[in-house]
Amino acid sequence: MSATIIDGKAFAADIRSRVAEQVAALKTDHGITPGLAVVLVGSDAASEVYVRSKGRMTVEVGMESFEHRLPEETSEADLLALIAQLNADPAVHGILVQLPLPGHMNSDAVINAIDPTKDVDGFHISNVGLLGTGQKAMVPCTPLGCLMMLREHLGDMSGKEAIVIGRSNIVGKPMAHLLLGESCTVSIAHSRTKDIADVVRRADIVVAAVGRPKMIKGDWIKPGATVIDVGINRVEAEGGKTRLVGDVDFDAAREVAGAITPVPGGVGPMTIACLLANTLTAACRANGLPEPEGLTV
Ligand SMILES: NC(=O)C1=CN([C@@H]2O[C@H](COP(=O)(O)OP(=O)(O)OC[C@H]3O[C@@H](n4cnc5c(N)ncnc54)[C@H](OP(=O)(O)O)[C@@H]3O)[C@@H](O)[C@H]2O)C=CC1
Ligand SMILES: Nc1nc(=O)c2c([nH]1)NC[C@@H]1CN(c3ccc(C(=O)N[C@@H](CCC(=O)O)C(=O)O)cc3)C=[N+]21
Ligand SMILES: [Mg+2]
Repeated sequence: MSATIIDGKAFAADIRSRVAEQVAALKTDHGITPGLAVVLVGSDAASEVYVRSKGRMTVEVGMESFEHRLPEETSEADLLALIAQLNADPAVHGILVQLPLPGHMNSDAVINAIDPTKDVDGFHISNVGLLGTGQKAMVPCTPLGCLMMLREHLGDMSGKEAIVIGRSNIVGKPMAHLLLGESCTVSIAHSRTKDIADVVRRADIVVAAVGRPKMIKGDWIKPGATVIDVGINRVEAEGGKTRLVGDVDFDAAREVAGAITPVPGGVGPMTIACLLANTLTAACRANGLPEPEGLTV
């Protein structure tokens, strides 16, 4: 039996159209246009692609997009000065500083300089603390998108065994918190995990966020499990071209899983849709308005 393919691209388009509707209502009813500032330091080719598509989709849903491209050699002090300016700008409701930052910067210091109410990535320590204690937070976009797909596909997840592979601050750890919030029994695997195949074989829910092409093999997947593939890996393809593959061996896993997200067209588009949803939420909160429904956890 072949798995259901979870169509992140279509789901994301649906979220963006709901965001667009509510943005239009904010404008007509309150004269507010949500604004998202994206800061890119240096010129990483992959980051350029994401920043361009974020900017395009921000405008498509009726929000204002502010892009700040700074040279690689920008000092941390200059970046902090830009963040202070964006924090103080009432037209900016969301701030995203594209990671990774150049090596000479202290990423923690930079992220923690963002006004937590404008931290649409949910990376500021106060948002991490709120999420970790089950309080209302700005939830990181990639884990939020994964959770939305899981809820849509599975409904109630309580008591299910979930494995998150990867423990980064931007994906693995917040994903594990969200799954705990759904009352899953959560394990987190990482590079020091012994016998990872064995741990994965017990799981009803597998979230792979490793950054290693096709590392998760088909015969590691429990029959019927739901597999969310966060990995974005660019690999060589025929004719000197490149293509994107996930962390899961998709062709093998789809023969065993109950449902699986593809790469591309799975988690990636959901991440951007959730970024726009978070920006709308931030704009509502900043103006003391009720939060949009169905777009937060
Ligand atoms: N679709 C989307 O929207 C997004 C996709 N991504 C993609 O998701 C992937 C993960 O991103 P990110 O979390 O930032 O990555 P990081 O590199 O920050 O973290 C990778 C994690 O995987 C673990 N790991 C590495 N090798 C192994 C291994 N052989 N076995 C088990 N665990 C291993 C690491 O363990 P340890 O901690 O021990 O080093 C680490 O915890 C990447 O492909 C990235 O491009 C990221 C963000 C958004
Ligand atoms: N502060 C910060 N926040 C982030 O959320 C953040 C970041 N830094 N740094 C980099 C990672 C990566 N990331 C992706 C977003 C969308 C796609 C995406 O839309 N992917 C498409 C394909 C895009 C393509 O073709 O290259 C897909 O999977 O279908 C991928 C990856 C966000 N990240
Ligand atoms: Mg990382």
